Amino acid sequence: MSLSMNGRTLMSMLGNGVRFVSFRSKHSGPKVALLGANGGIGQPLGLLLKINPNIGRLALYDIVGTPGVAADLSHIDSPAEVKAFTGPQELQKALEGADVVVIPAGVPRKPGMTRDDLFNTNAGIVRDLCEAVAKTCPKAFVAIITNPVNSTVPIASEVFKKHNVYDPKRIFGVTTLDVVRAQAFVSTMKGTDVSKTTVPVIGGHAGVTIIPLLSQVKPSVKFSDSEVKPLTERIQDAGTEVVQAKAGAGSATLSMAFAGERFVNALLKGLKGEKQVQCAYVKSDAVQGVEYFSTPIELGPNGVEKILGTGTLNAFEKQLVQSAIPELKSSIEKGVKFVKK
Ligand SMILES: NC(=O)c1ccc[n+]([C@@H]2O[C@H](COP(=O)([O-])OP(=O)(O)OC[C@H]3O[C@@H](n4cnc5c(N)ncnc54)[C@H](O)[C@@H]3O)[C@@H](O)[C@H]2O)c1
Ligand SMILES: O=C(O)C[C@H](O)C(=O)O
Repeated sequence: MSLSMNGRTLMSMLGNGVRFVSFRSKHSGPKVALLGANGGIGQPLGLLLKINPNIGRLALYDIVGTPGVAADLSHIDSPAEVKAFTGPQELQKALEGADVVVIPAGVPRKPGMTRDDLFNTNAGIVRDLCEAVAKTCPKAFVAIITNPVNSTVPIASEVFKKHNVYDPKRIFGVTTLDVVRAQAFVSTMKGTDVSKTTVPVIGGHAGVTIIPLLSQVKPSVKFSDSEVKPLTERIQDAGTEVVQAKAGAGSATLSMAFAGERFVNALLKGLKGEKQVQCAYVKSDAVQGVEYFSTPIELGPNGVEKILGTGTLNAFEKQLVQSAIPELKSSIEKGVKFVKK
């Protein structure tokens, strides 16, 4: 007699003995749950995750439209098994056994709005989704894309605290798009090989809280004083540049999907024990006066293995950090209050 246990282990009873036999399931590999999978980011991110060979199962969750997206993606001849889950009654199933949960659910900006203007709608969405994550897969890495990231990460953390399953090493605000943009802009400006150009971006993910460290670009390049300020401001305002160009049709989706997949892939490699370095907005003591801050971090099997810190800042960058602190502080407090209220 044999029984199937969670699809991966076969229990066979031979005479009086019980034997457990493991086998490699057709869809072996980590499970990623994508919450907001029908959206402007969700659809292209779902595509990139479907073709990522490090993923075994991909759960697509949204309040609407996931059967169509899943049917479409499931026709791609890559290994990941794709399943659709729609509406709160299917959220738990979407999350069961997830190793990584990626959250781009929520509304995007329109011209004239700040990311904080999204708080009233998106705070509740992130809170409710994280409640389900805390109950169903509390050990999963949670990568939050939904804006305002400076507040949604503290919101997620407070929800996990409430459920006594808080592990700050497993909750990430995705700021990879800032790094991707900084690398694109710097390499275009300086004619460097974009595939080898690295630019750390620290702080948070909104306006002045986005702090590119142009003094730490690798391979090293020199910027004149007249280049540093406008380039810094362009990186800080790059999201707004896209919002204005889209003229009411939303914010960055394709570049965000690219950046989101890069970050999720780093999480998955870390999970396997291949140490990775990425910038992300996490619980951090890198800078005095704020509880959450993005710096390069080392990722590994437990999530954040090491906070690598800001490195040596020049006077201009030190000033940028000081200017970011008040806004970061108030965004963090707003998120914490929202859950505690
Ligand atoms: N972190 C970043 O760098 C970054 C970059 C770009 C966009 N964003 C943010 O990502 C979010 C999504 O942007 P978008 O362009 O994909 O928006 P969108 O409106 O195109 O898609 C959002 C999706 O979320 C879904 N959704 C809404 N409520 C939900 C819920 N309770 N549960 C599950 N799904 C739900 C919607 O049905 C929709 O499919 C926005 O908040 C935007 O500001 C962040
Ligand atoms: O700018 C936005 O509102 C979306 C996102 O945060 C971005 O940086 O593109």
